[in-house]
Amino acid sequence: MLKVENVSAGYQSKNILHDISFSVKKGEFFGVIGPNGSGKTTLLKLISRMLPLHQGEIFVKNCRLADISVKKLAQIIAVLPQHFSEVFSYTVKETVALGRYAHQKGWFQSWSKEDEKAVQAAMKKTGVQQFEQQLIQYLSGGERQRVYLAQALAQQPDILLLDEPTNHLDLSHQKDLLDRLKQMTKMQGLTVIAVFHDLNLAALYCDRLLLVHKGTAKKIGLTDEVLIQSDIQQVYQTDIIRQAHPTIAKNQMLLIPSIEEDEHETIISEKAVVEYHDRLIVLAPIPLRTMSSIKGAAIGWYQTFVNMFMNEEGAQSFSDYSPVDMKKTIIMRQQNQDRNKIYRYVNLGESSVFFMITGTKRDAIHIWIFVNGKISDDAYIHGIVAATEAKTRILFEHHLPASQQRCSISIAATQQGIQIDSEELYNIIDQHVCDCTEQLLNQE
Ligand SMILES: Nc1ncnc2c1ncn2[C@@H]1O[C@H](COP(=O)(O)OP(=O)(O)OP(=O)(O)O)[C@@H](O)[C@H]1O
Repeated sequence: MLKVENVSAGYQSKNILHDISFSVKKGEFFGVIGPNGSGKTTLLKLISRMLPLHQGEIFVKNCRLADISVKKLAQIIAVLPQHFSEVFSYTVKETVALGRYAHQKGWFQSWSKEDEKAVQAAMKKTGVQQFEQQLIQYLSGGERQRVYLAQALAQQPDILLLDEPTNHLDLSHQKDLLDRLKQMTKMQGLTVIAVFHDLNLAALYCDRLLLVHKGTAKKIGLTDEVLIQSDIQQVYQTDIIRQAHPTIAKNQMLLIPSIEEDEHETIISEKAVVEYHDRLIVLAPIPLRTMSSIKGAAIGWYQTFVNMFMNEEGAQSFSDYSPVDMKKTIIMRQQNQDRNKIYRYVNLGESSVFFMITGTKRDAIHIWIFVNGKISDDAYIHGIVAATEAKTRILFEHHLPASQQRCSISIAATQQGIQIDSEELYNIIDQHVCDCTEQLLNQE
């Protein structure tokens, strides 16, 4: 549908884009990303022929862009620019109707049924029908954005060029718009080329991405190939982290704010445990990133960790007893009042790990691991595996079948200070869960 070959161009004689080449297939949703001033808008201007090429060639539907007539080009390409030159005396419907210019025929251009249908359909798709008789000047920024998008859709183009299409839209309108465009690429073969500042939206909706850096094509490929943590950090000069989206097979890029850490580094140790007659409570001064086998907890940020030694009915009184935010609280329960427990603090130099293991031979064994340091997602998983294996080994040695023992494991890390290697953490957890479980069982 579109082929950009070795293009260099810019303003006056100065090149802003240097030797850019890529192609976009019919029905593709192609994203252009890159920092401010990298040349994304300039690229869209070249494709819509608002700016001449200094070098190279652009082909649209196998024709040289330069050879296509103005009217024909308007039938093929529609543009939603970043900024609009506002013409305030038009109503919404009149503004959208301007998109039909390229399709009107003859000297006395008349409004056909087809024009009306295209305008109505475009207004419906963008949800602006309700304001169709209003003057555009009385609309909000987001509403106006949708009107100009309707104008571009009324043009019924083969290629839609969008410069930051979501920048004025609230969350639900961002999603509606991108869902609709995606559907149009799939169902109608519309080709979308869109500039995005929001890398997460680009990851969710685009088939492929072009990463522009200082006027060059730094990377072109599938979203996961382009959104590589180190490349994005280098090009955007900022700290980010790549994380899997929780429900769909896409990655998301998360910003890490440069907020200065507390002068006093948080250390979770025995001193953080408050002992009551029927419970142990670890009160962390900050939320800890926690992976837990407790139902409903999974992965999250928790600040209060409660080990109860009582029955279910007693457990219900927890919130009256201790005024904490239950949403930030993890509770593990023992069905007895013995309060058997082992504490162990393991100093690793610049980091440390605090173990709290509770339970008896007759009841559940609960393993709490508090890491004073930063750990990666695979370290959490390694940690849960290490703790499970170590506990099972000791139960086996005590002739207690692991299957009869209810057991919960939580690993909570401060995510402050230095990074702890996942293999090192595995070994520490293996060794100390073994020792502590052994001691716990020998307490009886
Ligand atoms: N009309 C112009 N005349 C001269 N230089 C221009 C003109 N328009 C843009 N530039 C320069 O070209 C460079 C690329 O601008 P462009 O608008 O393409 O960047 P961008 O990647 O779209 O940026 P942003 O993310 O901020 O919208 C910038 O250095 C800009 O100053």
